[in-house]
Amino acid sequence: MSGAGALPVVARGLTKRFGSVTAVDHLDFCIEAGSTVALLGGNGAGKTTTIAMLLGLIRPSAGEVRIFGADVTRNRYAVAQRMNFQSPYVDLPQRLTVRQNLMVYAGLYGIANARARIAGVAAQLQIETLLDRPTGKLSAGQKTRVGLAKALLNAPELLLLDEPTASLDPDTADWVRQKLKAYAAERGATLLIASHNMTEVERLADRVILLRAGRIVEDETPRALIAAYGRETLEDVFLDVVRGRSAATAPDGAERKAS
Ligand SMILES: Nc1ncnc2c1ncn2[C@@H]1O[C@H](COP(=O)(O)OP(=O)(O)OP(=O)(O)O)[C@@H](O)[C@H]1O
Repeated sequence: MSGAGALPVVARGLTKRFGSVTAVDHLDFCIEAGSTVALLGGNGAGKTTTIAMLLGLIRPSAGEVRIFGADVTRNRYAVAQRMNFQSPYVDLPQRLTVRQNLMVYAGLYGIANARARIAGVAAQLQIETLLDRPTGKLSAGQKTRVGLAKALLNAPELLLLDEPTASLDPDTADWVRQKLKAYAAERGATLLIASHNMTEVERLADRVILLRAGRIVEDETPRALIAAYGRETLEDVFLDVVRGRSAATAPDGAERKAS
């Protein structure tokens, strides 16, 4: 079943094994429309694999993903119009200019009036001066902004972002976060962001899903997590979690605070 009222993301028993490695291990979570959720975890925790399964790019070994109610493995194209993603690990064809790349994607997404739409997102992300340059000649930060422009082309209701500010200087990163926040608010869009930047997560996310070794170890608001671990920042909570401490056993944790 797929429909306007269905949740943007539902994962049930979602599992991915690569040979003997279980990258993602029975994840159960839903994402509410209009929320911004951060997917956190140390290197190799399973974030990218999870996002790839939500996009229908890799098939789960077990379990299922529903995007707006549709099973992505069987019905990817039904939901493709309503979602998009950005990842620094996906390179656009290098020899094409930025404009040519965006035209190709506009065609894939079936966007009417592609030229005007491209001009609109280019203005939004301030990449107008890059449009006629070969994509391969851009700096890492410029490519990131072009990748975001591609991700916004179809005005997605669901946007999956893998390290959206990884290669950006602090000023540009801050600017991109503001753009994402404004986009989510204006469009009523749902965002899922994999990030290692805890400041970013505290600023953007309503909720944090923390993975360790492919499993969900926390699923809470940033504020509730900080309180439960008795910490000052989400970064401290993250360190507790990746080092295997629970809220109750964290050195400055809630139990001690409560006593
Ligand atoms: N194609 C693959 N073949 C084999 N193993 C893989 C493959 N993709 C991922 N893995 C393994 O799955 C696990 C999860 O990897 P994944 O890339 O999802 O982690 P991540 O949380 O995104 O990590 P990072 O923060 O380093 O990007 C790792 O142990 C990784 O080595």
